[in-house]
Amino acid sequence: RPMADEGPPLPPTSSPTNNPTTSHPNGTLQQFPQIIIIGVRKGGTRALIEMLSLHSAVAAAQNEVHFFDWESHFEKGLPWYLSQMPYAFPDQLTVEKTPAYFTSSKVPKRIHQMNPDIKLLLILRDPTERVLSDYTQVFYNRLQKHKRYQPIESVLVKDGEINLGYKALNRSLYYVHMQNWLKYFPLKNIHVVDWGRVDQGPLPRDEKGGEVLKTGIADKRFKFLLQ
Ligand SMILES: Nc1ncnc2c1ncn2[C@@H]1O[C@H](COP(=O)(O)OS(=O)(=O)O)[C@@H](OP(=O)(O)O)[C@H]1O
Repeated sequence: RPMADEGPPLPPTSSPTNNPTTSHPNGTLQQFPQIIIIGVRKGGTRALIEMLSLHSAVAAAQNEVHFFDWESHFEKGLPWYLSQMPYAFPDQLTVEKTPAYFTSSKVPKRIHQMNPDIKLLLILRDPTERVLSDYTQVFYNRLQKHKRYQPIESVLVKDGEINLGYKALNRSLYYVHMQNWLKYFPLKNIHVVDWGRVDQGPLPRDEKGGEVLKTGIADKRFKFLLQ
């Protein structure tokens, strides 16, 4: 595994292991995620986590937690992160998704400090389509709030060059962001999902007609989660 350099310590916390601390009378407890969907924004991450949560072995966090990328959350420490996790049975896998993690340069090191063996799911989409989807979301948000917006042509190009400073475009530079992750995690811990395949229609079915993801994580795209 590539060695991570020493960095500032994590904020005050309990032991950064997978030891659950909060239990519920029905036998469920909150545990740190064994799987994080790290991106990409507009890559179909909501569909992916919803699909995974259909499986009885998976407990998914409802909201994007933004623990590793937002300082105001990170400063609260791992106990706060744990408190954001869903109640799960001990044999369930906990998963959270925060697509902004993929493009935030400080995140890989922080996740590695918490758990160097964690499994990361990254759903990628055609980078050009992703930029358009990203722009469209921001466009409609601004429109609803009666804020000014810029036409896409004016943000994509600056001084006759592709504008790499435009955030939505920068997020599609997968190669650049991937370099940060590979400093801390081996490729075998980063499972890349192809957006085109998630979007290919109904989920595969087993011989009894049940959705494969409901009857077992038999779909080879997700087998790695159980290894
Ligand atoms: N089942 C399925 N498979 C693949 N893609 C799907 C699926 N369902 C939704 N979508 C499309 O995913 C886009 C939203 O992506 P995210 O959920 O990652 O968005 S976000 O970053 O959390 O805002 C968004 O893309 P655009 O419509 O192009 O904006 C959704 O339409």
